[in-house]
Amino acid sequence: MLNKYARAFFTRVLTPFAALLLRLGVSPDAVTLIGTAGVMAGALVFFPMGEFFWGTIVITVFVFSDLVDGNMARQAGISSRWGAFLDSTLDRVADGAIFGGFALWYAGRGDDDILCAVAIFCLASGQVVSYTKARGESIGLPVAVNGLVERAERLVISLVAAGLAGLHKFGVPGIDVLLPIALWIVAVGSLVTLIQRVVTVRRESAEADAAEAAAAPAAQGPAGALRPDADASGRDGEGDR
Ligand SMILES: CCCCCCCC/C=C\CCCCCCCC(=O)OC[C@H](COP(=O)(O)O[C@@H]1[C@H](O)[C@H](OP(=O)(O)O)[C@@H](O)[C@H](O)[C@H]1O)OC(=O)CCCCCCC/C=C\CCCCCCCC
Ligand SMILES: Nc1ccn([C@@H]2O[C@H](COP(=O)(O)O)[C@@H](O)[C@H]2O)c(=O)n1
Ligand SMILES: [Mg+2]
Ligand SMILES: [Mg+2]
Repeated sequence: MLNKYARAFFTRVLTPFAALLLRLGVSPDAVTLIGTAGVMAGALVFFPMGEFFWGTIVITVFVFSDLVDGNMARQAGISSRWGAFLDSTLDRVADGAIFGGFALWYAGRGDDDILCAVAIFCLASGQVVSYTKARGESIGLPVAVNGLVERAERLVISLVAAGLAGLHKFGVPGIDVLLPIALWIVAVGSLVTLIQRVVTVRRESAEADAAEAAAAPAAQGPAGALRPDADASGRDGEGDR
């Protein structure tokens, strides 16, 4: 939802900044890399110490690089497959650091095994949610569903809650309860999203297999038949197991 509605707004706001970086000779890849390093530092230095306000401030400054890098690449006309790969791969690293930071806090001084497990669940389910789309698309399916809680929602829900929860250290009473609430919401939302995407891939793959079988029943005799785990290009998928 945010990806659909908020992206256009942030594209307008960030375009002049992206243009400035290009004029300064900065590359989109450098922005991707520095942004990820900043998010990791904010999450893994501040969150395990319980410094949620400052951690969120640092992360927020750097996380928007994920909208700037693509904007720069498009403005300069240098969008590339490598850039798309780097962007998506480092998204996973940044997400791992954010939810890993929460888990480290609860495993340590936050001292709450259940919330530590919920944070780990958010981390793992978020990665799997993204993987479903990447793998579905790699086997030639449209994966025409985004689902309830995409990456932008995972980040906004958890970071807004973490930033506000961090105000507890400045004397705001009771506000620290927001972080556990947000983690539970992200956990349940990610599970729902995972189910939505798996159901979609299941339906789309059945439809694609049926269409393929109807189109070329004779061409795919026993010798030429694709193995069930073959991808769209006919490779048998051995390499990625
Ligand atoms: C006194 C109060 C103190 C509080 C301080 C805290 C304030 C700030 C708090 C939070 C700010 C959070 C900002 C989060 C911004 C997230 C931006 C972002 O990076 O979004 C990424 C997203 C996806 O980009 P990609 O297309 O590059 O990534 C794809 C995606 O990862 C796919 O994953 P999947 O969805 O499938 O799981 C992958 O499949 C794919 O491979 C990958 O390429 O970009 C967008 O979605 C664009 C929209 C961004 C919308 C940002 C909205 C920010 C809204 C509010 C922020 C300000 C809130 C301030 C609140 C203050 C509270 C007091
Ligand atoms: N270093 C990069 C980063 C991104 N791209 C291109 O932008 C697309 C992602 O756009 P976002 O607005 O979500 O950042 C990505 O698919 C690439 O096409 C790039 O080329 N180099
Ligand atoms: Mg990006
Ligand atoms: Mg990204």
